[in-house]
Amino acid sequence: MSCIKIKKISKFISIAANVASNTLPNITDVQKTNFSVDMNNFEKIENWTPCDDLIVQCKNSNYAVVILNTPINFSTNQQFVVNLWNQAKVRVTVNGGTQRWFQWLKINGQEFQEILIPDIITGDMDSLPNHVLNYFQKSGTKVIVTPDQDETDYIKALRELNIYCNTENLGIDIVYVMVDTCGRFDQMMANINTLFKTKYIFQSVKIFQIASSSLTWLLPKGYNAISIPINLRKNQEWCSLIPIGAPCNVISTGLKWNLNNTKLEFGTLVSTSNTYDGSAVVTIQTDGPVIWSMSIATMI
Ligand SMILES: Cc1ncc(C[n+]2csc(CCOP(=O)(O)OP(=O)(O)O)c2C)c(N)n1
Ligand SMILES: O=c1ccn([C@@H]2O[C@H](COP(=O)(O)O)[C@@H](O)[C@H]2O)c(=O)[nH]1
Repeated sequence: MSCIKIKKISKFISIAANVASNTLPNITDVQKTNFSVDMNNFEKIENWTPCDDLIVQCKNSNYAVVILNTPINFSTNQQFVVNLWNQAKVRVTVNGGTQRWFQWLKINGQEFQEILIPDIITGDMDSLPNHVLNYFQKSGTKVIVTPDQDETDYIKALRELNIYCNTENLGIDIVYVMVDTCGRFDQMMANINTLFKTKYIFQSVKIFQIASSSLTWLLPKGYNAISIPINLRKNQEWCSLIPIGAPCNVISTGLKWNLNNTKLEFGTLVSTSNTYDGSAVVTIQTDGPVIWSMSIATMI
């Protein structure tokens, strides 16, 4: 290995060491490397702290919550769901997601007075019973019909959410989308596609797909630092890097099976069932967008 290459690797290791000492790095800490991963155009580190935000719930109240048409499986922690919902700046239910929410409130015996109504209901309305739509509409929810059949109700809902926030002057910086896995593989893929498309809707809003046992989002090309709560590290919960869409080259720290300028690609390597090495922060350097999904089973 050439001397230059060793120098560059040690620069990255020193960034990783800073990160491992629990503090999320500043851009000034970043040293550029020159692996076959071309990091030269990276301008900043993207810091990700969604677990911290969710644990200290609503520490960040500048978020919106969106409920899609999938089961709401948080039966072990109803209060978590109620808090996430009530303390959001904007609440959206999408088409059949409105019915899911209505049912969830009924099953969990929540007093409807305690629960804020959705600010908006969007969708093509093909899977929303009229009595549920009427119930919320009469209570003051804004209904926005999005009939276009070339896009999913999910992406259309995010577009309407953005318009609503701009019109009402509501600054948000996070959207938590409640979407659990269910039988429809096509919908799961479409939901991932939505994560890729949101950059055309929001400028600097982070989108997290939250399920009862997992949290999923898209890491952009560049340096990413993800804060990992201690119980997830202690319990050796799973985490994963999934190169949906295109291959990417990744350098990581903080994982049990780290990637050392390794190509992730369907047909060769996809990093599933990975876990943590105990570091408070996982760093991911990637030359292309990559899906990060992690267990939050013991967090909520
Ligand atoms: C090439 C192509 N394939 C498929 C479709 C059909 N299509 C894509 S998104 C969409 C709307 C889906 O609505 P959504 O509420 O997200 O899902 P649903 O539960 O109604 O299937 C439809 C019909 C299309 N317009 N173009
Ligand atoms: O099996 C499913 C069904 C739906 N979704 C998501 O919910 C929205 C709204 O669904 P509707 O069936 O139109 O009520 C849809 O756009 C998907 O994002 C899902 O994930 N899985």
